[in-house]
Amino acid sequence: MRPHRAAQDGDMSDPKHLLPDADIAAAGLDDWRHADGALHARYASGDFAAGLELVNRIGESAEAADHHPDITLTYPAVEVTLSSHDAGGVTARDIRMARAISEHASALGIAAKS
Ligand SMILES: C[C@H](O)[C@H](O)[C@H]1CNC2=NC(N)=NC(=O)C2=N1
Repeated sequence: MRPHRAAQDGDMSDPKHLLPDADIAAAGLDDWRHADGALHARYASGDFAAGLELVNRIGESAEAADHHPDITLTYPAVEVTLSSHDAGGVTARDIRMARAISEHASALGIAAKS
């Protein structure tokens, strides 16, 4: 019989485990909102070149993690959506990638807008 904690830890670290809403809310992802089984953020990059730089940095992290967001790049903004396609919702992989994306935006001085 596995101790409860190990089982719980196993679930929390399982990359395919769908996270309950409460865990997503508790992750402290200030730039992001949880809706329709995914995480969403909109970054006000201000112009296309700045947005492209953010997209390039996101791309590097996504390739390194083999976990890829959906990205819309426009002149004023970058919109990002994260979900784990193989699990059909939000997992720990999405939380980790959201944090990495927020760090890239912060490093570039790009604020999130609702
Ligand atoms: C074969 C490749 O490892 C898988 O398709 C990866 C690629 N990137 C991915 N990205 C996301 N968001 N979800 C996935 O399930 C996923 N799977």
